[in-house]
Amino acid sequence: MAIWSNFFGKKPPKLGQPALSVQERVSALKHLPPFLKMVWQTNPRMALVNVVLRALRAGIPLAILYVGQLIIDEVVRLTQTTGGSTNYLLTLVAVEFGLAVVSDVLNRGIALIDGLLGDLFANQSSIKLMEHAAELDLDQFEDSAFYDKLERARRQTLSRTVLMSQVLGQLQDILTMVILAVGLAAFNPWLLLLLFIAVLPAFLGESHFNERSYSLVHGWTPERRELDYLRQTGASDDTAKEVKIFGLSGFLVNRFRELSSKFYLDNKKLSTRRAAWGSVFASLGSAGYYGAYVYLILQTAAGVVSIGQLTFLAGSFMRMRGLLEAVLNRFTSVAEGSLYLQDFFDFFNLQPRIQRQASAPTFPRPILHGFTFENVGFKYRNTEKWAIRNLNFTLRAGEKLALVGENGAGKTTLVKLLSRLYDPTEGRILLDGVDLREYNPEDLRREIGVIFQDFVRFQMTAGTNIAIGRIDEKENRPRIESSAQQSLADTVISKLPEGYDQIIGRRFSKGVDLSGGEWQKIALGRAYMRDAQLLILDEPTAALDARAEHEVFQRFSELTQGKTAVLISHRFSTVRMADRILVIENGQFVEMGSHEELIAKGDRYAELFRLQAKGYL
Ligand SMILES: Nc1ncnc2c1ncn2[C@@H]1O[C@H](COP(=O)(O)OP(=O)(O)OP(=O)(O)O)[C@@H](O)[C@H]1O
Repeated sequence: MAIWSNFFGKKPPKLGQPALSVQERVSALKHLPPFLKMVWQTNPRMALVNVVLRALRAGIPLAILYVGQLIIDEVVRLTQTTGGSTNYLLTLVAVEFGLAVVSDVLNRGIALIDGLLGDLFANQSSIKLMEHAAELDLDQFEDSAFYDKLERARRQTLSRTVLMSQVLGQLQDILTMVILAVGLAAFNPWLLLLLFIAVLPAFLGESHFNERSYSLVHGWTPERRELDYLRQTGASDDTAKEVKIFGLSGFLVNRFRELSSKFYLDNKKLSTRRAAWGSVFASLGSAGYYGAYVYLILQTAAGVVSIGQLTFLAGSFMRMRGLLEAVLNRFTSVAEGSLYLQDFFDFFNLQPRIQRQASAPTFPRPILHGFTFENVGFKYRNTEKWAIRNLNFTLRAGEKLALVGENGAGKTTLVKLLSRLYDPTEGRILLDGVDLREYNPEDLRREIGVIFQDFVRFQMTAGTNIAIGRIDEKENRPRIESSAQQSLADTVISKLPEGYDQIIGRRFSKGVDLSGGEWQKIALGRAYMRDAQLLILDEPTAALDARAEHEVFQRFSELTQGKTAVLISHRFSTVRMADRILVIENGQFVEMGSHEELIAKGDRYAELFRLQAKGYL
């Protein structure tokens, strides 16, 4: 929906829109502990090694600076005395060299573990994301706000890995700073205060711009989804045919150009301002450093501190400044990253309404009476119109019921309610006298086989495409072959160069594409893979020629003797095979009966039947 409303000119948010408050950003930091817990759970051993290496690394700068002070003081001492031994000096240099080597090795180790842990974490969070998405209700997928959340949670996979390194780096730098600060404060605590004042503006500036940047990116989520959609539509095998025939490329490219350049310009404005202010703040930091430097030089000239101490203190100050700046700046990007975590956790907090219940009744096998619709009404999310209303009828156990109605009458909606992809907005559906909502959804879905008109063309082998009907039987070749025979897919598969192992669809190399009707025969095979008590064919035969459709349904009737089935077809030659026919119009019950009864009644069905017989439908 968002996509089309944007096509019709809804304006994306501008920079001036209210940014997030400091409070919101600080409160987003509460996501860090659960986040770190997730990182830890990814691989506790690697996480522990990472923490230990970083703790060791944090102490190295002070050690190097201190050894540096000793070296310089020793050099000064040697220049003032004649014939002194250089052994101590060389030992100090060797120690500093050793520290430098250890530091390099630790850096490499940290980078390695960060990378590996980051990869593991990214993989695991993607898996969790897919698993959680699979648990959600269908109508949640039809909500554009949900899609935006999913999109942000998905897009941030890489950034979450970066965030992990940032948080760990932050802890490491803070530890280094504490160690250095002890040395600096022991000499003169005012130096620490000066340092803090010098870097504060840079911190405030960074946090302000990060907040803006988050608002910009966040506010643009629907448009960025639209950009992805345009990119995909403009260059994909699914759309190439119509894009060419209707000459849509210019239209799509223009829309892409218009949107992407708006985003680019907004972003450019922000980045430029950020860079300009960044230079001003950096100069303030340098001023602080040179202030402290002048003070130290004067103290050295006055003989209060040694030259070695001067290098130690100036080095500590410089290092602290760098660290403090890095920590404060990183703090703002960590806060920003935490805001994105909000999306991530929000997504995981979404709960499906259709859920498993511990006290659910056992699913009847066999179904004794059937499904009874009691005053059922249903509205799709965010719509006012009733797709189905006041529906009262019984689908009897073992009968074949055909649904007839014009486009948009509500046939597919009825099927979705039967299979509990949605629950009725009003009224209820009973199965053998028990509300469908009381059964566990998995039990119900196991007992129902539905092939929709828009079934998925999985870009996988022909065998897998049939096995999809019961994926735990994917290795059961005889079962797959027998299902293929029943749905007439075997005639299609026998012509494929690699038979059941042939990849179908054009997406992958070696893939062979099929005609619409051939795809349908394969998809129909899925229905026969199941040992379901209720089979529903929602017009999956529309691309078959009339003879093939007749043959498919004839077989279907024979092979599903005694099973309950719902058939949807616009062809009356097929419809008349059903035991009873339910005619619906605008989501409402019109009439129900066998073909003969409805013809004899001479009402709506009879009229539609006559129209088709004359070739008007
Ligand atoms: N996901 C959806 N969100 C909002 N409205 C929907 C959705 N799916 C269907 N509708 C609306 O619900 C009504 C019934 O649609 P449904 O798909 O059940 O019709 P149908 O009888 O199966 O039509 P067809 O013969 O064209 O397949 C239509 O008005 C349709 O526009």
